[in-house]
Amino acid sequence: MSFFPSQLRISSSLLRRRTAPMAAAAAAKRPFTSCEGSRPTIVHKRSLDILHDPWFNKGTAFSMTERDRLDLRGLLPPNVMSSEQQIERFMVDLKRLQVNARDGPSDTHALAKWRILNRLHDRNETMYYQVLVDNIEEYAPIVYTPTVGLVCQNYSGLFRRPRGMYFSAADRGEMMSMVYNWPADQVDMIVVTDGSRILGLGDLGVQGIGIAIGKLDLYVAAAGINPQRVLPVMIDVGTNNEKLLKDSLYLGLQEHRLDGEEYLSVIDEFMEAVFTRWPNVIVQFEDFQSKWAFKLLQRYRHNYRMFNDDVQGTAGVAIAGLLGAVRAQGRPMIDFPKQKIVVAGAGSAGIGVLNAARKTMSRMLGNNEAAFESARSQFWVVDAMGLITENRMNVDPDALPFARKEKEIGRQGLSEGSSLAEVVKKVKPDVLLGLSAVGGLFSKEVLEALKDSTSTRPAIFAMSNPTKNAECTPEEAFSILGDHIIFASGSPFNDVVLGDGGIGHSNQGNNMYLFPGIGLGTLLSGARIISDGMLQAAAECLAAYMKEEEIQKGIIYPSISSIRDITKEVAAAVVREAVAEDLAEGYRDMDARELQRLSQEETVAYVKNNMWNPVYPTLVYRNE
Ligand SMILES: NC(=O)c1ccc[n+]([C@@H]2O[C@H](COP(=O)([O-])OP(=O)(O)OC[C@H]3O[C@@H](n4cnc5c(N)ncnc54)[C@H](O)[C@@H]3O)[C@@H](O)[C@H]2O)c1
Ligand SMILES: O=C(O)C[C@H](O)C(=O)O
Ligand SMILES: [Mg+2]
Repeated sequence: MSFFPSQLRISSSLLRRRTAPMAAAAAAKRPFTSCEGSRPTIVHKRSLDILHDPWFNKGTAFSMTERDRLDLRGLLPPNVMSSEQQIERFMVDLKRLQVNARDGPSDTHALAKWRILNRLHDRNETMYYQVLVDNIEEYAPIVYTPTVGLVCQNYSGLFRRPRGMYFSAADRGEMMSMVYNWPADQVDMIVVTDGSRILGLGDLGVQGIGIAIGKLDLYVAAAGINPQRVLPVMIDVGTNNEKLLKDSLYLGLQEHRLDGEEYLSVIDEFMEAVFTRWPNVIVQFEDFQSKWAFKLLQRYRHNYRMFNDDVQGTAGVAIAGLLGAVRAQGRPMIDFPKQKIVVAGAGSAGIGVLNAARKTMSRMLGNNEAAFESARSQFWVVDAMGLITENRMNVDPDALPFARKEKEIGRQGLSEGSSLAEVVKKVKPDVLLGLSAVGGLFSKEVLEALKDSTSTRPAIFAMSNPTKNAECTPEEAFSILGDHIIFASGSPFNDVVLGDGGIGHSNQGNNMYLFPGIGLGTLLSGARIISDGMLQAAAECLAAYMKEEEIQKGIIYPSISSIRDITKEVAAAVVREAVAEDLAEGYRDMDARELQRLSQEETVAYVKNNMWNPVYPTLVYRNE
């Protein structure tokens, strides 16, 4: 058996050439460096094949000329590192990981588990996704929220095999060509981030690619998107994270973030490049800071198949949970417009939820201007500067529709900038919902104030991620407010054992319940855009999924272990809405007319039959 496995066999002449510089360097007693000046090594690979070949891969040490010669542009973070810097970074991260690996928010071995799973992912994708699908409840918190946040913070020492593409400000004018460096001729799903607001961890720059990878893991595990047809993307337009700007080992552009038209021109070029190469791709925008999240959504959603998960996915999950909370009070969902809702956080997620909740109430009240106006008065919005009212100077235009009128709140003893605790005390809300990224915001004072809620079963949605950013824990909520509440959080918490031995259910109110089904349903319907109706259909499907006895126990979201089933149902609901709105153009051999003829059951079967499963295909070699 040759020392070189057959696919790696290096010809004897090539081997001589590869070792010649080493021999010469040894003779000259200087360290061997494979630099540009020495005789090149001829390789018969390029692009990902060479990155995934441990014999030839140099990772971030590939020079820009090599990256252009070997079709590597965009497959690596933009900074070129020397081999010495690579070793230094590895050792720094190795030491850091030995400390941080014990930093797991609720699992001290979280990072170690992530690394073992990541190695499997790099070695054998089918096995990796079989492990994920079979153990999704146990490992979603590792490959996704909350551990993926820790991964992004420790990114540079963790990812061994580059996964995804990097489009940076330095690539302007090149994107239309470099997009062909990605080896897949078909890409169904792209998750793209610019790293500007990763979970509640803020600006993590190029390290934010970890969130795109984690989201796509769920697209494969929950929605059955073929792993060979997903693409994580990082748009590196710099970072405002001063620590990263000063870190000599940082892999991204060490410049402050682009802004204004320059920033938009980079995103525009990226969108044009990917949709030119893959006209049927769906692009999910993830963890863009709020100042751009809404603008980019409005800029692209009418011309491209795209959506913003933080704005629209979260809104759908929150609506489903809010409707569940109404049912848990023993009331019909049609009572939703009577709920008094206090929201802490008016960013991309908070405003997304508010807009969706107001529209849902308005539809229930008659779906006219008067109904829409009436629904507005059910919300009180608190941000970092307190209660938002019409007296706020320079109010964020996206929050303006929810600015309370002075005369309305004067009677309640509230005013511009009133604190969250004051608002809760005076409003006595049915629902307290947090999307603030501020851990512990629902303090003892705030939760005590909620005891005077006029609801028979107040609901607390501590939706911020990761775990340490949750506005409160279920233990705090149940211990202060008693057993008869509804609790949901963005990251997973264990259920709480109550005083009487009963169980206080800790629901996970996370957009993971919807984004996989939204993507899958859009793909299988062939809809050219993702409409509000399709998103509403997804939310209503999730809300209807819960059985009455579960709701009365305080369970308002499905078990994560049934995520594949709920995704199938959500996708079918999205397909049927796309057909109803005449947006569906069909998928592969299922054309729009046939889609229209499918019954509800047949649509679910159609979706199920198009979900990829992690089973080994039979391989046949062809030398083409
Ligand atoms: N559960 C989910 O599925 C889900 C989905 C999306 C976002 N999130 C989480 O929501 C959080 C916010 O995301 P975003 O994109 O809206 O962030 P953002 O930074 O754009 O918005 C944060 C908002 O919270 C407000 N805020 C800050 N401090 C506050 C305080 N002390 N009191 C009240 N409000 C305060 C800010 O003024 C801002 O309006 C993050 O932690 C994110 O991980 C969760
Ligand atoms: O990533 C998540 O877990 C949910 C959401 O997209 C977030 O930004 O927090
Ligand atoms: Mg997000």
